Amino acid sequence: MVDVVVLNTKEQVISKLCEVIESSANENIEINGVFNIGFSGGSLVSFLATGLPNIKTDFSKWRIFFCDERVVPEDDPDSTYGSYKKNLLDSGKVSLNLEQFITIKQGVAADEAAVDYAQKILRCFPGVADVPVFDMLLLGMGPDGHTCSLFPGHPLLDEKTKWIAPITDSPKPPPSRVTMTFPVLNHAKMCVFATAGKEKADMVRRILVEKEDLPAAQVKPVNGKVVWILDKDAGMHIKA
Ligand SMILES: O=C1O[C@H](COP(=O)(O)O)[C@@H](O)[C@H](O)[C@H]1O
Repeated sequence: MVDVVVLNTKEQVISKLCEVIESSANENIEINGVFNIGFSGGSLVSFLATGLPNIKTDFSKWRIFFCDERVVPEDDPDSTYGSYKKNLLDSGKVSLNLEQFITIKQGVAADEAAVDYAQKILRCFPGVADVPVFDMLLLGMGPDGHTCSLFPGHPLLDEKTKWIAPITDSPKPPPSRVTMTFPVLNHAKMCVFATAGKEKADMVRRILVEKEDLPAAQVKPVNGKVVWILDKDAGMHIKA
């Protein structure tokens, strides 16, 4: 099931995104006592840094994973964890602490980081039979249609068994990354794309109107839903 919401401004996209997060967090905390959420990098960092301080939730029950991460030191500007630390945690506006972030191992190559990260995830989902079911995955969409570090035409699109895969030839720098794979994305309860800006409009059209088989279009959780929250620039080709 795919829901598409087009709003006037980027600020409204951020508000809607955070409203959806708040509702899912509080529902999952009430039922399971924990909220397992995946963050992506890129433009989402500033969206969450702006919006999350305004939501009402018990942040102490959140467990935060990375939908993908760049294999770089945490203090490198390309580190997604480093960006959240700097822009979200260091602001002191949300009561999350570093221990709630499930991060990749430092100082190792992508293949070792991927194995280690998958083991860390497994420890958070004890007894998982098949793949972990995340409550919510916040995804980005690059102008080429990639999501996580799953790029158009890359063999990783066909990964069927690993939850987390290394990639060392990412066409977008930096080349070395780890990423959730489609088996994980497509078992989440909810995947949310929040996208703003006219530079994304053509790709939004190709994915949501033309239904081209690009990576972001392959996010189709078997028992969950996908929500696209767009501003009017990104959603200019979407008919009301
Ligand atoms: O490289 C990446 O790009 C995507 C999209 O980023 P955006 O800035 O175009 O929103 C992001 O979702 C992913 O986490 C990141 O590693």
